[in-house]
Amino acid sequence: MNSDTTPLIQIRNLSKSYGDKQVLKHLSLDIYPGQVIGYIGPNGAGKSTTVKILTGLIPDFNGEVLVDGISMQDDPQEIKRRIGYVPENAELYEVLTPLEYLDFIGKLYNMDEKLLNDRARRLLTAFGLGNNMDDRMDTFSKGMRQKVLLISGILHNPQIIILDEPLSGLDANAVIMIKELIQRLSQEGKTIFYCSHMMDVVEKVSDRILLINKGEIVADGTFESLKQNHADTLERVFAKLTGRSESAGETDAIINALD
Ligand SMILES: Nc1ncnc2c1ncn2[C@@H]1O[C@H](COP(=O)(O)OP(=O)(O)OP(=O)(O)O)[C@@H](O)[C@H]1O
Repeated sequence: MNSDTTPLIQIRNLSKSYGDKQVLKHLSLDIYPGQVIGYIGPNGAGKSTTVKILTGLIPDFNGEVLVDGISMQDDPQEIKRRIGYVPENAELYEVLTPLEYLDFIGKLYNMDEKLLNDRARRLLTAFGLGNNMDDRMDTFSKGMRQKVLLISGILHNPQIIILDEPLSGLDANAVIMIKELIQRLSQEGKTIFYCSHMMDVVEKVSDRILLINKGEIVADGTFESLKQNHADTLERVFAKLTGRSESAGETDAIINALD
């Protein structure tokens, strides 16, 4: 953790409401260059809302978000150039081939045509899609589509990579590859913000874990420090801090409902 350097992302007193419902409550965070942040929390805790604010997709919020010293309110376009975003679900324009799709994405980032074409081909090959470059994506499996989404998030070589459940649909080999990739990207100095429900993976790849519950950060630290303070596995830390024990009777209720 490079806590002696200037934070790359500064979140100050960030709040967001939908109507009367406040889903983010005065979040303040400093994220440093090269950190791999594992962002976890129960369904509805506010993870995607945080990510959408960080990626400029939700422009109306209270508080301040600075990326590389630039304010999200002042210059969201400049911030978007520094960020690669891999959403959990995205429209992939499935009538396109992956090459056509990546060409479209790269042009949105004003990438040089030749660089874009070379890099798209190399990345598709590296992700095992070398033989599918010219196939329409409506013929792709879920995992193949997920790989194309991942490529689209790193294509412009951004400083910050935000991943929302990047492993959904990937087979065991691809999961190993992505875990390694996250570590390698971090060694290259990239800052990674990784949202997931897969505790075992978060535990392994993150050097800082943020646990959000009901719109508030309830734990922030390395896996080692969270373990010492709370429980022996990240799953148990999660359960302890998000009140899973209160609803432990839910499986009984499901089984009983089948009677
Ligand atoms: N566009 C919207 N309009 C109204 N309420 C919304 C909207 N988007 C999200 N919410 C609500 O905000 C809360 C936080 O949602 P968010 O998607 O950020 O949670 P999450 O932590 O990403 O959950 P999950 O793990 O299920 O993806 C939820 O209660 C959700 O119902």
